[in-house]
Amino acid sequence: MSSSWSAVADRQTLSQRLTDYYELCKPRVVLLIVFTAMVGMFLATPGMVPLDAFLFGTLGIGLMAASAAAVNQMLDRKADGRMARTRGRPLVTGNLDMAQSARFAAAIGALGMATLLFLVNPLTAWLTLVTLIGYAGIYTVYLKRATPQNIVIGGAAGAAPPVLGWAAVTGSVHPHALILFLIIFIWTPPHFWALAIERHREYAEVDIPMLPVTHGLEYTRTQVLLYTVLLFLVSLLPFATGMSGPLYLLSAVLLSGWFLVYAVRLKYVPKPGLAMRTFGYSILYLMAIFTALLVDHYVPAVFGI
Ligand code: HEM
Ligand SMILES: CC(C)=CCC/C(C)=C/CC/C(C)=C/COP(=O)(O)OP(=O)(O)O
Repeated sequence: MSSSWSAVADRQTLSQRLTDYYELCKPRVVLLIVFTAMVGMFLATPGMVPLDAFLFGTLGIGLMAASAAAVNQMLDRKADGRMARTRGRPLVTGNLDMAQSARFAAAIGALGMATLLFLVNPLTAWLTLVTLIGYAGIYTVYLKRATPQNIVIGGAAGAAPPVLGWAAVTGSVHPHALILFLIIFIWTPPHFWALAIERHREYAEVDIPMLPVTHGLEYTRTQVLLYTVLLFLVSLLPFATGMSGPLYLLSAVLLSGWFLVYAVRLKYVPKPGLAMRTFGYSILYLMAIFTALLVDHYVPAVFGI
């Protein structure tokens, strides 16, 4: 009897442990990052992506992004413990300690690097390593506490995955991949500052100089609006450069136009909860615009148009 109870307890402990490691990887962010990398892979070739580049590229980029997220949580555990939004993270609750997290981050990071280096190509491996260092090292350790432009500069790491995906398939970086980079790069400020408007008090309490803390809510709303206007224009580039067709153009105008409606309302008729809804829409936006790029790439071939 007692041994069956201990088996149940062991299973619960194991499933809790797996949940903790899973949360250490910021899984929802990494999933979207991996999706943008996959779209980069598909857009890199007119035909089908070679299966090995697709599988190993996705695995390697995903593992390294998860490793970067784990290192970010290790380095930020003190600040995370002082903010309601991040208080439940496994390194704050004590469910995982630093040694366990470091071993895990090193193991998945090394596995990701080896996968890219030996089963994809060296260019992708080194670019992904630079991206990991950019986010886990430069952004988390230095930029985040150094300047309110932290997330603009750090956004380059989050914008890199489509370039990594492109490189995984072609072994090179094409200007079209840089357009995908630019879309995420310009999307990042409205994505993050919408959330930071909602959470500005928490960031002030932990002395992180996010834009609403250093320059106030009104100025941040103006910046969200300006970046969203810029995003509208940048989102037209895939069509303007002949990379995507009319189906994408229609999607981009609707999606970016709706983002602009959010940004204009946030600036001129702010209401409680609107900043958080704008943040939620930003995530939907990125998913949808990359889906539109993908669909536009294949639909003409499938229907012979
Ligand atoms: C420097 C760049 C970025 C910053 C500073 C940033 C910041 C954040 C923060 C603070 C959250 C947490 C919201 C919460 O806890 O409720 C968040 C959520 C999210 N971010 Fe970003 N982000 C960045 C780039 C990206 C990129 C590149 C992607 C994907 C391509 C992304 C996708 C997401 C998603 C999917 C969520 C929702 C996660 C969830 O529901 O747990 N972010 N972002
Ligand atoms: C391919 C590869 C190596 C990619 C790495 C890029 C990467 C994981 C970007 C994540 C962006 C992100 C969630 C930033 C928020 O960090 P934060 O510390 O400001 O947010 P937090 O307060 O929620 O921790």
